[in-house]
Amino acid sequence: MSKSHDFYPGTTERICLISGNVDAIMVVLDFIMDKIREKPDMTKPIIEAGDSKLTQERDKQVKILVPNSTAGMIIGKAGNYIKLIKENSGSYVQISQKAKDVSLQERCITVIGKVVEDPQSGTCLNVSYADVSGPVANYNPTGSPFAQQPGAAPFGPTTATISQQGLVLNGAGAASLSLNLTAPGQSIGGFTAQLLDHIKIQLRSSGLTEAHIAEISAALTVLAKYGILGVGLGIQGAHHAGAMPVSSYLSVMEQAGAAGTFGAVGQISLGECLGANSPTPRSSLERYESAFDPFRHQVSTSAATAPISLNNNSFGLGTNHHQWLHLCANLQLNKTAVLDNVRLRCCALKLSKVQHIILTDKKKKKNYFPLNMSELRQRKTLHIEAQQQDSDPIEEGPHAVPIIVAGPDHSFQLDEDALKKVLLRDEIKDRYVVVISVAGAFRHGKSFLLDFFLRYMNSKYVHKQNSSEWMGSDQAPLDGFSWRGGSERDTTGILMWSEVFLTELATGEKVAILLLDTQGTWDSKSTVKECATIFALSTMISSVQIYNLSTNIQEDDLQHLQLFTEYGRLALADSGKTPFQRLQFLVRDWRFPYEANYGAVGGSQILEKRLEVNDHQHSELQSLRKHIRSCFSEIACFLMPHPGIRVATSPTFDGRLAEIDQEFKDNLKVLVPMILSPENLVLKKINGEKVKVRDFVQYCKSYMQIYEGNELPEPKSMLVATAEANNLAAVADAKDVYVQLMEDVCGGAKPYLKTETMEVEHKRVKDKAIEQFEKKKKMGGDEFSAVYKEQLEKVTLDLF
Ligand SMILES: Nc1nc2c(ncn2[C@@H]2O[C@H](COP(=O)(O)OP(=O)(O)OP(=O)(O)O)[C@@H](O)[C@H]2O)c(=O)[nH]1
Repeated sequence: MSKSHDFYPGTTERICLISGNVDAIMVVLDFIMDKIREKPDMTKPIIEAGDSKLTQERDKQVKILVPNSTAGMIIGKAGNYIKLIKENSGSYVQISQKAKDVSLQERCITVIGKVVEDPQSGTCLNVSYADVSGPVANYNPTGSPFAQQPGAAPFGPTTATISQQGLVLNGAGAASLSLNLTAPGQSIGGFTAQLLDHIKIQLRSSGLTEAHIAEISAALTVLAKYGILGVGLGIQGAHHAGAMPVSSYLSVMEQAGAAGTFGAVGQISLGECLGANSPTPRSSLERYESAFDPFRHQVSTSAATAPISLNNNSFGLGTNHHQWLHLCANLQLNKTAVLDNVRLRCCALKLSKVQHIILTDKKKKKNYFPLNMSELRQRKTLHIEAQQQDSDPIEEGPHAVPIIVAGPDHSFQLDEDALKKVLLRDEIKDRYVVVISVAGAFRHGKSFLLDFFLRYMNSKYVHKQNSSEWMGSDQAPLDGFSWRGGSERDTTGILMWSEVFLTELATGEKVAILLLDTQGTWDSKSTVKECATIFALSTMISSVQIYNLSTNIQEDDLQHLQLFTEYGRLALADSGKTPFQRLQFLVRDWRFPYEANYGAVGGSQILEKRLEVNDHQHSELQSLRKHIRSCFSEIACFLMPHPGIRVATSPTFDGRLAEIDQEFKDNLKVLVPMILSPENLVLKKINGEKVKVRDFVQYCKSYMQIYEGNELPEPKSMLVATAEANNLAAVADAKDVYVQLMEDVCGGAKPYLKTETMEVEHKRVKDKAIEQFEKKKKMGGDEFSAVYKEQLEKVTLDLF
């Protein structure tokens, strides 16, 4: 597959080379056509068919690159053959113009019909045309001859750049977006919304995934909503009311000789981005530094003026330079909410540099922006260097990774890449997994608690200390998962700590411990479905669900467990195994220690009362209680005291122990090891079987599929999803057996074996793998598993 920006000259289409026999190629082609149908290209050019102009329907076309000589055979003498094809099939066949002045060996045909086999077809193997820039044809089927017109702007329809007017999308004269630093608080207008649709199309055609497009759109919406990103028409003076042209706050210098789609287009001088041309010009960094960096040690005007080069190789959010633009804009306005949102979006896009900077600054609070411009510049240099070596974002220290990401339309998506990046590392993927998730109502100190979990984990599993001093020093601010005061919800989606903690249990089992923070439920911004989805996912994927409650366990807290108990009953009936492991109620700010003491003992007294079944209760309440008990292997409750007035109400509280009530700290010292010490770790089990890290990824995928729709899934679908992942895990195990045994037969150091011997061995080893698959207890019944057995047979055959 050609790279995401490497299009066939003159088009916005990427090249996919399919090799194999005809049947195999047709299968792949069908698959690709399905994908094209699923996500049609919205940038349909018009084609001329006879007299009428038709919009191209991409999903009804097959485009094939053929060697020039094959094109000749299709056209035939004086166009006879192509005419015949058209007449006989009634289809439209179009062949791109022959490239002039460039050595392009292929032409693109859009064909529905039979092509005579060309002996030279094997020469058409290009999947990259990045270096071709001459006149060829295809974008306009009727003959626009240029991939890139001489003298035209170097960016194609998929690019964005910064011009004097702002962020110009789709080339000069088209709609543009500009950073608007003057009018915070303006609401996003209909025009902006329409433009976002336009941008989405551009992003789509530039090869970004739908998930990323959703994230970028959401980020733009947020920025536009806060009036940071204005909308203009790409012509001088036509900006969003009140918006200043970008040149008034960012110094954009056109770079002479800039050319090529991937080339630099100009430079930004952050030193001058402070309003050199603005109506109220500031000297050097005054705006940033005085407003946001009161603790800076050094002001370096000269350092600040070093420019950053700009690429135009994608829409800005994909490049680090634009990340900086957004960051500057946000900080300029000191919009904490925007920062949080952008941070989240950046996390989702894995723009870790921005994420890191915002997180760092957010945590330290005093340093809202990088300390000074020389540090800023240093970081940028580092990043640019790293980018040149590797397109992956720089690895930061441990951080929260959004694995389930909230979309703009109240939906959630699994960031499978992010999940895999954290989990599918060799030292982790085959370990059994312990998943600790904290869920519950918003603004109740979930992330705050998790940050103490992190302190314990670091002390115990990273530094291997057995010290009771794991809580750290009195004056250290608390960091890790993002937490903050205020009434607005902080966390969205589900975040996983990027550092997976490893240990070995007394049984000798090697385990990996994952920590998850979840979006607070029942806030005013989330829909019921959103809240239920997060809570459900957290319950389904964790081995320890910490159900964080405020002041008491109330009836509605129990009601929220209803969905799982129903699923649990089905799972129980299917496998006879308890579906969930530990449910840990955690009551914060417990106010009645005279009734039940703080801690686990008091908690268990209260829990017994709340889960008590008696004849006076309505039968529904009775059955809920019974089912909660039967669905979890262990249910416990812990009563936490109030942490003190500073923790709960002070806007300047930064988590330091010195300001937390002693009683809270004492109980924390009991609670945290009670959940995280090696002897208390609870392995994730499904169908009574321990789940490995790699299988956990599969479970997340299967669950996410059923939670993607508009409706909450029925418990039955949850069961099917679990059974699916469970069977897939069995396939993966059996596949391992096959690979291992075949390695023993014909691995690297083994002598050459005859084909017949290999076939015999393959059959023997495949039978072993199937035996392994059948031996494993699986959910869903025999008929359900038969499909996966077939899948296994196919996998082994493919491997063979
Ligand atoms: N009253 C009280 N406040 C707490 C407690 N623990 C932390 N806080 C404060 O609660 C506020 C919210 O903390 P977070 O950890 O961000 O809460 P959260 O539940 O993760 O919030 P969302 O992500 O919005 O769901 C902060 O101001 C904390 O200082 C507690 O036990 N009791």
